[in-house]
Amino acid sequence: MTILSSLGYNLNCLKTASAVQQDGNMAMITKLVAVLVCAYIVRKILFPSTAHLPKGLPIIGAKDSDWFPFLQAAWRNARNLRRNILEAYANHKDQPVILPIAGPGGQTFVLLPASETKLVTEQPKTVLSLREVIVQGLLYEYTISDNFIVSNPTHTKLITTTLTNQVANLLPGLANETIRGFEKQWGTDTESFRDVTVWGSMGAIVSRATNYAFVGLPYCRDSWLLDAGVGFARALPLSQLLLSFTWKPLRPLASLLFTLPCRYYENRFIRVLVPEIEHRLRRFINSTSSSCSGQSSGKAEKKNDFLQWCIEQAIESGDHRMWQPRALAGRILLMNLVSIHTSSLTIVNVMLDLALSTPEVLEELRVEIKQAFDECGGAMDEARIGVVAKEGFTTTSGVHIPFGNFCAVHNLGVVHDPNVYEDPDTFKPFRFVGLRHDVNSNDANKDHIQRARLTFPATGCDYLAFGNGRQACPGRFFAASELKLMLAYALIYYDLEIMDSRPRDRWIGILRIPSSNAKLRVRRRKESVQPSIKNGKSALPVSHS
Ligand code: HEM
Repeated sequence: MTILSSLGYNLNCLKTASAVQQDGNMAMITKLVAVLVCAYIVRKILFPSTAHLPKGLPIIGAKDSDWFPFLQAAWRNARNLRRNILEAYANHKDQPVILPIAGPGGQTFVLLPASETKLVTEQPKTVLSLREVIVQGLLYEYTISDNFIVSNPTHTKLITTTLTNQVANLLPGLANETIRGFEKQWGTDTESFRDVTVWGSMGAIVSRATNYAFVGLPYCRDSWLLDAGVGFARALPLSQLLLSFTWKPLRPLASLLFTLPCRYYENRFIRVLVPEIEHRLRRFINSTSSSCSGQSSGKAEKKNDFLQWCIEQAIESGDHRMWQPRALAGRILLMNLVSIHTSSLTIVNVMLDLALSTPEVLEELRVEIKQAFDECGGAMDEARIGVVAKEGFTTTSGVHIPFGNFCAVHNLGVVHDPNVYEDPDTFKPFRFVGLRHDVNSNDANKDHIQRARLTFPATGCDYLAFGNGRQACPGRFFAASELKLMLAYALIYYDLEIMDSRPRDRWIGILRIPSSNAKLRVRRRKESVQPSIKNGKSALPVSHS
């Protein structure tokens, strides 16, 4: 018994000893992995690989006395990007420079002088790819769960082929959602002013109106779905940042943890839409089979929104992966990702600028909106970037930029250049109106084209809000209509209290973001005509220019 006990005891001891040893080994391995990961991060930060960069170009933000020029420049540029980019524009007029930036969306860019913009924006995707910037920059491989939709971005084509053509048909519904959105966010009290958060309220209205075009009613009013779309767009840059600091071979494993918030919002978004997609797929198949057999397909009205076009495109493709409900819902989520933040950012800036202008400016805009309303009979119908391809890319000045580099051209410098825009640092709400009036060459056709080049969705080397050339933003015509609609409604139906100063914008990596706490003081106008919505049509004025 004693022997057995002692044997047992010894065995226990042995077990315990081996457990202790195993724990010790595990702790050692964990420590080793932690040290390796830290060493990798430190090495990546201190000694970023510059082998693939063109040699001999100035590094923006670096100083002669720097020990780690890339690291120190990236840090300085992250803190003072605006100033450093403007300096680069002024001091390196004809020379490419290297621009390292730390932080979200930060990369090392080869920043080309403005004289190269035309050449850059004329390049096909096979030479300079904007898509690769998005896919690699946002680490879609990990942050988007369905890589089939990433490698087959057929939804982007639908924006140019269908969404742009359908804008006029979508406008009444967009107006309806805009009106309801404003009433919910800015209220209907005509007596007193109230504070509204610009980001929060504009983001909610943009998201609701945009999703009217993407998924229709009632989903564009489903706050669970809309918040998931916005939440996903916010979670993605954080996941990307954490993963970009992770050693590549460890990324598949690390992504399981770092992309959890993305997965949460993605699943939430997809779960809401999947039943609707299944329903539409069934209806589509039934209607096709009954039209083949000569029977009537019933009275169900066919939806006219982005989801419906995606479904039809998927079935026409004959590829079963295209019409998987999760893939279709994933495409709509990607559309939310590219459209909501860009549009919200634009209208937030416009509102803040207007609130800093004068009551006369607001009144002049109201007159213009009302004129447009009368004309249509009272009814309403920084830098741009690319990734260099295998053969590399050679600038006009002869600098060869090898494969894989991130290439950018000046935007901020151009719009603040007095040789390009008169009095560039003053907010002039009618700047482009004036430029359009000045066009007069006695050739009506030429003038018409020239004036069209000065409208909001136009693109050009001196106006890169939507990029330029072959890879310019395909959603810009839709965005222009949607945002003008919002602006017109806000001005006609609300008073804006003029502000003394604008809250400081924040720079996050390459993004300049208006303060999330910025507030406007708004009050519903008494004298404004109440919006009349009959059969989904609104009496809100909108011009198509
Ligand atoms: C005011 C709002 C918007 C702004 C300022 C904006 C701006 C841009 C810019 C600058 C680019 C990159 C182009 C380049 O660098 O050459 C881009 C790409 C893109 N935009 Fe927009 N955008 C806006 C709204 C939208 C909307 C509403 C949609 C969808 C309906 C959209 C869809 C896209 C897509 C799909 C791409 C990527 C194109 C590609 O992969 O080749 N955008 N946008």
